Amino acid sequence: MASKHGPRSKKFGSRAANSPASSTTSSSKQYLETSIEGQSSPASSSARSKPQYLYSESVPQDVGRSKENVTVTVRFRPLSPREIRQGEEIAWYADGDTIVRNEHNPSIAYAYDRVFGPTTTTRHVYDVAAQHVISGAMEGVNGTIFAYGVTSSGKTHTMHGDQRSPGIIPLAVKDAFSIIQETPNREFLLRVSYLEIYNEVVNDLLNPAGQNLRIREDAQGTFVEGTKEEVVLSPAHALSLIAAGEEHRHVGSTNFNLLSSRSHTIFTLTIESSPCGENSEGEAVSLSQLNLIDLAGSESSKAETTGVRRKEGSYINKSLLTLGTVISKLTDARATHIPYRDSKLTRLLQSSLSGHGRVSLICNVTPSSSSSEETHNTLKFAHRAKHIEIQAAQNKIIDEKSLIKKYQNEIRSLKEELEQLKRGIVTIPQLKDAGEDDILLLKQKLEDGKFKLQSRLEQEEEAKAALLGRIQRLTKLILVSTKATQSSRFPHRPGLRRRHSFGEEELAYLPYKRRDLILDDESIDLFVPPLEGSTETTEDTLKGEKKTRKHGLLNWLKLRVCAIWLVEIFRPFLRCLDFGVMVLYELRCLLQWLSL
Ligand SMILES: Nc1ncnc2c1ncn2[C@@H]1O[C@H](COP(=O)(O)OP(=O)(O)OP(=O)(O)O)[C@@H](O)[C@H]1O
Repeated sequence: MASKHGPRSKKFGSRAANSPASSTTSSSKQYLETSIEGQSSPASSSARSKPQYLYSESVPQDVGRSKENVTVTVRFRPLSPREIRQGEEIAWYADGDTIVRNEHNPSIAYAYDRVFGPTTTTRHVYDVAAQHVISGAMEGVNGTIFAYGVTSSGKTHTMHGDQRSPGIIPLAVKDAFSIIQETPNREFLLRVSYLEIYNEVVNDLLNPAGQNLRIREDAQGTFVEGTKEEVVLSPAHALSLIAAGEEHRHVGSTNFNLLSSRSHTIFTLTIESSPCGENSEGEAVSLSQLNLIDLAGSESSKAETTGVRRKEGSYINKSLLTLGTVISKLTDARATHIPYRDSKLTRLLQSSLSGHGRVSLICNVTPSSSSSEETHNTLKFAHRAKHIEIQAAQNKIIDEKSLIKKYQNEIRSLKEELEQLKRGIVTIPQLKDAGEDDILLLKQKLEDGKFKLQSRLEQEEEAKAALLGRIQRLTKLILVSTKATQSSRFPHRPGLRRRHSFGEEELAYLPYKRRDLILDDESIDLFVPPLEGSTETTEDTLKGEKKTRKHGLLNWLKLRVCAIWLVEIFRPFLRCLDFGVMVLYELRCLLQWLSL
């Protein structure tokens, strides 16, 4: 529990904004890094040394073009039981809502769009760092969210989460369906795919046969050939596919994480939408892709891995290094070549990073002193990423890539063909100035033609019935709101919270408690924030958890054993008691007899 952490616990939450730098959150302020020992404030450090500007909150914007920067946030996880047991100190902490500061050298500070302290819930992270990307994707703007950080820093906790704290992926899926429900004037078609990049090989997590897939390129960008895509009908349906895909993901035990992700995963939600109603024919269809990426964690030399783990680690580090290089080059105006092709990861992220769509980078860090250097590297990476400029534009497509359009076109062309057939059968040409033989010949030809057309019509009718059956089945895949049509196209949607509430069926597809740090000890309590979305306190939650544990068979057996031990211990006393009662009874009988 938090109180167990003693004096350290005050640093677990975001610090109150009372330090010199924290009061300088105006948009024109710049933060700087100096590593001079003994300096107490950025102001003094800048006076004595040449400042190296790290991040300006007022990055000059190109006013004419609607350029947005990548949203960069930093999320701290709490110290793990192992870190607490080893007596590790806090090396980095959240100073207010936007600054990360070094405990030992307060002049080292970085500013981001938002910094989340260790007690921040994933739902809050979602609302700040992800919701705008999901709502953009539902309106036709491509979106990419990725969790970056060293091994065991909390990436999978952030992206996938568990039943206690659903991650960004389940929250996004849930939100997408809620947005459909709240947009009655459009119809949607959602498809999902789930890929992993393991040792520089792309595998399909929704199709175990889809191994070592090729990355191809077309006018729209890079894509993976032969990926299985599933049309999804509900949040539970999508979550069940993710859960099935997770079964195939490469995970393994490392020194730092019992269940460490050994691959990068890319969950893609493809969203098509078109206006509903009679006048919608010919209207453009919006097509967008939402990529939710859980990166494998980089490993330091401290990892001491061998064999398979070392090989995996070197692939992971190499691809993350390439990602870092690509990001550096993207932010360097002089760079002429961006090495996207140096890794599968950067190749797949090429269109997201090169300026199309919204991007949110969530950098996960641990506050612990033993990972101080790795955390610093993550912070520098995050800082560089902030300078990438992107241009988020709505995608209007492109018939052949749209399933909705394909179905609509199929119906239209079928109807036209049928009309033509009908006209061919009933129309008899007017013959003027023709001889009797000619008329007989033409009549014969017409009869033949009519017969042929008749049989063709029958075939067409059969084909049409089959096609209509297919269209009816496909129509069911098109998602529409059950609400009455609203006037505005994408109205403001109140009640954000409501979207996050998960039903029993949906929760069943999330892991109960995803993973535990290696060597976690039950006797040492990790600070656990209360169940997200509930009003319970931590103590209530822990009590509830203890109560749940009591229901286990093991606990029942333990109770039985205790009861038996107690009976055995007290048996001699019970015998004495029994003897005493007997003596008393005999005495009472004797007294009664004497009184008679
Ligand atoms: N914000 C948090 N609050 C509470 N516990 C957390 C938080 N973030 C991470 N953890 C816990 O820390 C451990 C490691 O987290 P996680 O597995 O998500 O790390 P990771 O970065 O995905 O690691 P890897 O790269 O090795 O897969 C888990 O036990 C997880 O439950």
